[in-house]
Amino acid sequence: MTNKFNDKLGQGGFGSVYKGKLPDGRLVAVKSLNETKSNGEDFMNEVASISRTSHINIVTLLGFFFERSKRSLIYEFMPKGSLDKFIYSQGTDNQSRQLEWKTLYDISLGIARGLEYLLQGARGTAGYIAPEVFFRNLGGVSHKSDVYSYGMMVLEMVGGRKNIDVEVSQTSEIYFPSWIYKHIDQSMNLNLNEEITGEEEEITRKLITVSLWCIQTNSLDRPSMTRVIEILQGSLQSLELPPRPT
Ligand SMILES: Nc1ncnc2c1ncn2[C@@H]1O[C@H](COP(=O)(O)OP(=O)(O)OP(=O)(O)O)[C@@H](O)[C@H]1O
Repeated sequence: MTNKFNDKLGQGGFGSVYKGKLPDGRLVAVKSLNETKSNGEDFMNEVASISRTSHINIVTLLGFFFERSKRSLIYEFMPKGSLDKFIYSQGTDNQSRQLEWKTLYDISLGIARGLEYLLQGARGTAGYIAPEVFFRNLGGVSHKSDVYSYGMMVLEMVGGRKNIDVEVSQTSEIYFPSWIYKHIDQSMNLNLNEEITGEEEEITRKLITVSLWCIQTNSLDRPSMTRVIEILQGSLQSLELPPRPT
């Protein structure tokens, strides 16, 4: 099914991902998980909970494989691969962004919806999760840190560069949020060396505002994903630029 694991798509924190084909011809991504000593119970619980999710913005789990220490998750195949291929400008000679502002906005909104769905679902089944797991994963910690990660990702999409980018000339520009603050004016316009339309300007302002709120140091200042979606879809009037990160 995976062509003897010859077609590697990538490597994640939990294992390697290979391209495969189901007997009916459908392409899949098989995530072969690193071996662990844990019994299969955690794995099966994880599979059961992921398989209950169904959302347009979340990759669908099609199946799993489990035999002693060998565990794999089988997902629908995403032919375009992962987002990072598209949001970073490669090298110094290619500074133009690969995606239109409207596309970046649609992606940001889609990810926000998927994340909101996951966080709500997690809350909904909290009664079935052991308290220690619940508090470790959701009780303040992961929830608002997911919002933070989301904000960082959107900022990177806006700037077309990684937070820690060794190519930048000055070290003061290494912390990306500072870079953003340097490149926006009073009315939240992003001063990039590119011509943008009025509609695109509105999009950049929303993306910047949302992401800067999401990365507030105090997690209580960060919005919920539901609020993020409201801001992205709402009018600009109510937007307020958050305090500068320290
Ligand atoms: N469903 C998929 N379709 C196509 N390619 C995929 C799919 N899932 C993963 N990949 C590829 O495999 C790589 C690793 O994916 P994986 O989900 O393991 O890691 P990650 O999301 O980068 O990190 P983490 O381990 O923290 O989840 C991705 O960057 C992507 O290139």
